[in-house]
Amino acid sequence: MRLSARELRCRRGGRRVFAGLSFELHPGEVLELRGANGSGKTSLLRLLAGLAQPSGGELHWQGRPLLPGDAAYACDMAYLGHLNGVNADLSAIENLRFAQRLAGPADTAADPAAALQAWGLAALAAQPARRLSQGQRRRLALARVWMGRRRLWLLDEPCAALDTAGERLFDTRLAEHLQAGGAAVVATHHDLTLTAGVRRLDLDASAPC
Ligand SMILES: Nc1ncnc2c1ncn2[C@@H]1O[C@H](COP(=O)(O)OP(=O)(O)OP(=O)(O)O)[C@@H](O)[C@H]1O
Repeated sequence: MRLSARELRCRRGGRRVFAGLSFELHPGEVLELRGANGSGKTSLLRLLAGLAQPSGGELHWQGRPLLPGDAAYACDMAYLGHLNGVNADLSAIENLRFAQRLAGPADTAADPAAALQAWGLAALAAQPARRLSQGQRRRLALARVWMGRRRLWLLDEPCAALDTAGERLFDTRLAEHLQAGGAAVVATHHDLTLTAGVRRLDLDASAPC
């Protein structure tokens, strides 16, 4: 498994966000996206998730060009943006069961109870999501990603609203994902405490002058 970008360009609203952006990501590695507000971290993640198209350059997955609507890639990857995608009317565990059903056969082995446990939410399983705090909702969204066991995680500010214990939990779960041969691209202002497999990409360096 390998994700690579070569001379990637992005324009939004008629303005250049970044250009000449290249990287490679291998199993067991996380690409940590850094950069000021507006430098293009979310824009890059959206390109990688297939939610937008680059204005130039190439993206490859497993050595093949990444084309719009690539079904195999969609099954390999999980994207979490700024929004948690939590249904306020369902309980925490119902949210995960619903996500499991939506994912279909690929996620039949997923375990919602284990996912809540892994993210410190076991005691809140029956709690309607509307009664969860922002940090608890973020943990629930991360539990959904974790439960899907996709090989590539694309995460936009995953630690937003998390407390210090939540940040540590995130680092632990991410390290386990990498040790299991997964990979991740993570936009974050939180300093990851992982000791191995971290690559950094500074979007400020690719931004227009
Ligand atoms: N919907 C949009 N339409 C047009 N331009 C946009 C849109 N969203 C963002 N932009 C522009 O794209 C550029 C990059 O924004 P992006 O959200 O990717 O930055 P970011 O690094 O993720 O920022 P932050 O750290 O604030 O989340 C910004 O200059 C912004 O003005």
